[in-house]
Amino acid sequence: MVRYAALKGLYDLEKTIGSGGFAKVKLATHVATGEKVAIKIMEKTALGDDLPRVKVEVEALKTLLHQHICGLYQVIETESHYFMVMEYCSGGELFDHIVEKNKLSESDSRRFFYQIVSAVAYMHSLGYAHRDLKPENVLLDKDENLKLIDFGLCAKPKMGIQAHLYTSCGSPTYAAPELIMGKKYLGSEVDIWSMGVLLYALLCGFLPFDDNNLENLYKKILSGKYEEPYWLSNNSKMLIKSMLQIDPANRITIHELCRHPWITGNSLKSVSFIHRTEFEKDDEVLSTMSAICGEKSIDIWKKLVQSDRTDYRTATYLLLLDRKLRGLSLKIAPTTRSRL
Ligand SMILES: CN(C)C[C@H]1CC[C@H](N2C(=O)NCc3cnc4ccc(-c5cc(Cl)c(O)c(Cl)c5)cc4c32)CC1
Repeated sequence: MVRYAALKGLYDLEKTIGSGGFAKVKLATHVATGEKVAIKIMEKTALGDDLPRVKVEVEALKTLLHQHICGLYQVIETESHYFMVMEYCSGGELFDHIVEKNKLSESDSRRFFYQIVSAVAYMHSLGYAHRDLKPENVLLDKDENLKLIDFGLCAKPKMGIQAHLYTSCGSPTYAAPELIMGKKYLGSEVDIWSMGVLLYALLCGFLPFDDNNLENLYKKILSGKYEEPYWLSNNSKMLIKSMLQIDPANRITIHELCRHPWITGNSLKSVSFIHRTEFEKDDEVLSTMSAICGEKSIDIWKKLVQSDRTDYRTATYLLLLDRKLRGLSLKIAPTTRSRL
């Protein structure tokens, strides 16, 4: 087991739970609370020109606080590595969940899709586009709630979400026609297309556009033609059709999606994307921390937790808050008290 001095006494590393491109993700235990976390480990030399993506992702995750966006607890930088300590999603990838169940019922699909729309609508409201939405980047937590991950390709155009983007990125299978044609595009519109592909995968159990040969795949995407299995209801067909429009101007907008009857079901409440307010400044957790670690008053703890959003103190506060919300005891391991 490789030892990283930077994590010593703070996180106990366990098995590798996945690797993608330039990162390795390991399961770990946050020593102060005993809670499980996922640590994305990146070696700076191996990052090469992917280095900016790390900063993009960290800044995005520090800003995006939402129940269906994977939470970032701590960032540790050494001269050789970056460590991103994140919420552990024990349910694995949505992709595997769909394959396992062959396809999902309309009501199961609705429950999952509602959460995705909520997370994406929230991102867009803050000017962020994900640009790489696909089943592999949607994970399940222990309660089968969805968590969006991998914000290395997300964009926050300076001029706001309605500004045009040019970088061609993401995986072709889920990429919108305008993106694979190298045209200028709007992040919000390409996310809608990718969510259409996601919804199709949930309801059908396979992809609308798929081909091992890239040329043929492009032709299929640009044709906008896809199979409509017999089990799809008319409402599902219409919703998918409104998202998989070749011309982005004809595509449903995220606001229309939030109010779409297929998503809101019979109830009229539109998708609420109430995000977690800034840390929910929980006095009980803060007073527990100050009582156990002493020295500082609650007010000083409040400032400290707010000041550096990505240190061990914030990670401990957020993990204790999570324990409290699950009705568990608030305890801190003695060995770590001096580290807070
Ligand atoms: C590019 N992809 C293929 C890489 C794989 C790497 C392993 C992942 N993973 C599992 O496979 N199962 C278990 C598991 C549990 N908790 C996780 C928490 C966070 C992340 C995570 C979050 C962000 Cl924000 C991010 O950028 C990245 Cl790369 C990963 C992954 C988790 C995870 C899934 C994606």
